Amino acid sequence: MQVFDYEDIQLIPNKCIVDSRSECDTSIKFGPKTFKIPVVPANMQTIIDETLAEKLAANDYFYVMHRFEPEKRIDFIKDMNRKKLFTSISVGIKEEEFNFIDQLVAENLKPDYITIDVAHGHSDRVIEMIKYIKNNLPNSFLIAGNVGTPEAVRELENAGADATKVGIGPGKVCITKLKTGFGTGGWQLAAIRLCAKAASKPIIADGGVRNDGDIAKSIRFGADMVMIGSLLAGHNESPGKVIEKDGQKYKAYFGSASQYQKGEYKNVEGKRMLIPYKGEIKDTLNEMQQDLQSSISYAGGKDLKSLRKVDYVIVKNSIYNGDVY
Ligand SMILES: NC(=O)C1=CN([C@@H]2O[C@H](COP(=O)(O)OP(=O)(O)OC[C@H]3O[C@@H](n4cnc5c(N)ncnc54)[C@H](OP(=O)(O)O)[C@@H]3O)[C@@H](O)[C@H]2O)C=CC1
Ligand SMILES: Nc1nc2c(ncn2[C@@H]2O[C@H](COP(=O)(O)O)[C@@H](O)[C@H]2O)c(=O)[nH]1
Repeated sequence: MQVFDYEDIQLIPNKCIVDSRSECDTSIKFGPKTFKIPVVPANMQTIIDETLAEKLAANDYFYVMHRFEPEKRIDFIKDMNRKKLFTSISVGIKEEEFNFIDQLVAENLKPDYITIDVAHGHSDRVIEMIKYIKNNLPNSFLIAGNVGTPEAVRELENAGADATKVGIGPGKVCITKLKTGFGTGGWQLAAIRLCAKAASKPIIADGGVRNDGDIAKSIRFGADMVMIGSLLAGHNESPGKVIEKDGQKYKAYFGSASQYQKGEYKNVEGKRMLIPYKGEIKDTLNEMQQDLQSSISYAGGKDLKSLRKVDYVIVKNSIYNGDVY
């Protein structure tokens, strides 16, 4: 099997067919709605909260609300409904989460998107949850994950998932690969390619994006949407306080399976780090859009589809040569 990751690949330019990068269309239809860019902030407690979710939804960005304050989900959905904004929530797979689905049905609440968010998504319990949600809320667009193999993608799709989320252990605050020896860390882009080839429904590439160009690479290898944590952490709108250290401003970013999230040191597969404060998230999202427009122009097209066909070379670990900005 040929394995590679984001930093090992360079896409090869085609002749440009636009007069300005602004002609390039970065929009993506994903489920029932169309979004400005194929990017979704990670459903983690240091990345998204209700206020940011509202802002993103109102500005045509996709979001997935995290599941770590379960008691707030019903009010969140009602609030977004009142504001006529789309709803996108996460669930786990413990017994109380099945009861939560019952509660949604009882209150006639129908989220537009539901994401099943567990570390090891290729399991009978996840399949049971997919079937439960599809039986009870058939019109919610259901994302299931995380997985890292073609077999898992097929099995979750066959159970009824409308999209699958690919990425076991490539995240910036992830220590799964170190603690367990398993995952797609170090070859996430190749795993996306394998999974996308097996998929008959959309794929979300989740974790490991370190530069805006990695978004174009994800799409080249079959992703429809890209979930991003660290690059979208550290903003004004990111949950949590600004931390001052040695005259520099930071915000905390921690894993959903970290001790900070869990409140205890048990089955820990995540860590915490400080991210330099980056200002307003809209500026970062605008830059991502501009960079993606530029990617499309290098692909010789006018929309995201054109990225899918470009040639590439594998330049194993050589391209950065220490380049960071
Ligand atoms: N994308 C990634 O690489 C990873 C992401 N995460 C994130 O961390 C958060 C917590 O994840 P998770 O621990 O799944 O959520 P939960 O703590 O809600 O666990 C879900 C259920 O699955 C069980 N479970 C979890 N992992 C395994 C496993 N490897 N084998 C068998 N059963 C298991 C748990 O039981 P028990 O706890 O008793 O085992 C629990 O009953 C999620 O947000 C997830 O996305 C975590 C690790 C990797
Ligand atoms: N192994 C772990 N993975 C985690 C944890 N918390 C979140 N995640 C995953 O990381 C991505 C974000 O990755 P990034 O490279 O963009 O920062 C996120 O969407 C989850 O899939 C964790 O504690 N352990």
